Amino acid sequence: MSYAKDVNIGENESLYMLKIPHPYYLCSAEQSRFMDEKTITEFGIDGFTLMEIAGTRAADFIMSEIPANSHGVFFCGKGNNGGDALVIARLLSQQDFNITVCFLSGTEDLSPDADKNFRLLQKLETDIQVLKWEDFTPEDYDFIADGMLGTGLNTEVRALYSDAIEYINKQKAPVFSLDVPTGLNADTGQIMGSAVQSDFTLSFGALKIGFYLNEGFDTAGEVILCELSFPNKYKNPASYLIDEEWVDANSPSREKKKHKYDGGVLYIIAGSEGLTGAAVLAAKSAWSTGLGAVVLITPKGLLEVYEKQLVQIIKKPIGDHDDVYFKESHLADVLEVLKEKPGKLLIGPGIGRHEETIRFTQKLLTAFEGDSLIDADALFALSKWENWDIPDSSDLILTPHPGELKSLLNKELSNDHERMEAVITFAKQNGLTILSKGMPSIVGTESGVPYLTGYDTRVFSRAGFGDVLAGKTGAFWLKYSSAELACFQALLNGYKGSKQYFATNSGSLEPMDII
Ligand SMILES: NC(=O)C1=CN([C@@H]2O[C@H](COP(=O)(O)OP(=O)(O)OC[C@H]3O[C@@H](n4cnc5c(N)ncnc54)[C@H](OP(=O)(O)O)[C@@H]3O)[C@@H](O)[C@H]2O)[C@H](O)CC1
Ligand SMILES: [K+]
Repeated sequence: MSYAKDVNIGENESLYMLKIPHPYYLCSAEQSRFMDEKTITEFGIDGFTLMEIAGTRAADFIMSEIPANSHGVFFCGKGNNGGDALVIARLLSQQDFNITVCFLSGTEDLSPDADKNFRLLQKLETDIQVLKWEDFTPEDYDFIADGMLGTGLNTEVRALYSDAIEYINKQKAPVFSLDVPTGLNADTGQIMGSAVQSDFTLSFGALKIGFYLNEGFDTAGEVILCELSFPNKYKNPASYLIDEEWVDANSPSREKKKHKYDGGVLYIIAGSEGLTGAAVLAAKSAWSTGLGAVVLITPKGLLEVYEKQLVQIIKKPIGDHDDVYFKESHLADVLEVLKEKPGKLLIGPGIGRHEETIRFTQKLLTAFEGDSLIDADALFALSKWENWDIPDSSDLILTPHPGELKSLLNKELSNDHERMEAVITFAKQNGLTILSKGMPSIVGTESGVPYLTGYDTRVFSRAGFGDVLAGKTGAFWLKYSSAELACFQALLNGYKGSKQYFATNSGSLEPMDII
């Protein structure tokens, strides 16, 4: 995997490079071990040095949070995670912290680097209390360092470790987990029997993907990356973290954007009787991004609703006065509208699940040669379609919530890690982009390396919010000509909207609040 990834942002553009800084690489435990090992054996920085760097960075962070003279307890396993804790204990003891070190598996069987650090600790002329878990008597500690297990966790946490976890989780003192909260699977974000509930996780060398999947988000607390001296050539991501800064840095400049969407139209096929709200939300949210041209295609019987609610938006009524949902007989007229100006299509919000609408959707997707964002009920139509017949020229974005994803894949997905794996495979096999809503939201692309949100995006699976997200994604797609950037921008835009709302309101968030 190279540093940057190729993303084509439009026919006339030269190849555009999406640059993602290393701090946003999410790694598996194996990838972390690979970096560690290669840096030691091939590049030539030894493990003891890496441990000293990890410990130094972590100690600096703890000192920025905890005042000197505080009393901290360090729980250490026998592996290198324990070694990291011993480095920090040594450094803080020299800064007037009061230190207790508690070993979970004794001191006889420490890893070589942990053992070396234990000896250094003993050399200090400082009063450090060292004991085994069996002899541990709780005191009022000011903070807790969790150096029991890191990426070496191999099964459900064993006895003693689980006792210590139970003890730690009952304490009020802030907990700093080193590298990974003990008991959290760094790859899947699942809890292996039990896990330390951390206030801060100081992740060494790279962020672990498990912090953002399943229980990881609620277990790891605030995640802080402590960089190590790994050469970039050893850094391979399992995924990328979607971050505002790099997304903005990769989005084309305002000038370019303006030029890019001049003349481009977002066509929206949405709404049916009883579900016109979805069409209104999708159209309004697309319009709110500053996109000049949004065209809502609607069955004629619903025109009156939209005339009142969507004043600025161009409406193209199709069919007869008593048509209140899309039918196969509308196909030719809809295709005529889609030919009027170049643009992209957003299809699905609130179109309903009439047999005729399903057939209309499938036939339209077969005949339309442009790019389509497929959402909501149009995803249902896709899931009812055995052999998709969609032109190769059409780029697709699919925006399923967890239930829609299951129907689409015809597969039970029991957790977020499985969901991510399924998204990766599906996007790659079908050469499309998927924005899988949930926590996290996962953007899967043809490249095979997905992107995850590091913040709560569950709201987009709720009624109405998905329509807003679809409208924004469609509009940003037209603006940036990149399906990936469109998904990132829409997710971030929605997130910012909800943050802004909660900064001044305490009531429950409604879809209109984030438009
Ligand atoms: N990111 C980096 O490159 C660096 C990481 N460092 C730190 O090193 C750890 C990884 O160290 P490692 O020694 O490989 O593993 P751990 O310390 O996490 O744990 C290994 C020991 O834990 C025992 N174990 C495993 N699973 C369990 C369990 N379920 N219950 C109890 N004990 C368990 C295992 O014992 P076995 O008897 O099963 O062999 C191991 O002894 C990484 O996370 C970082 O913190 C470096 O310091 C710097 C570079
Ligand atoms: K740990």
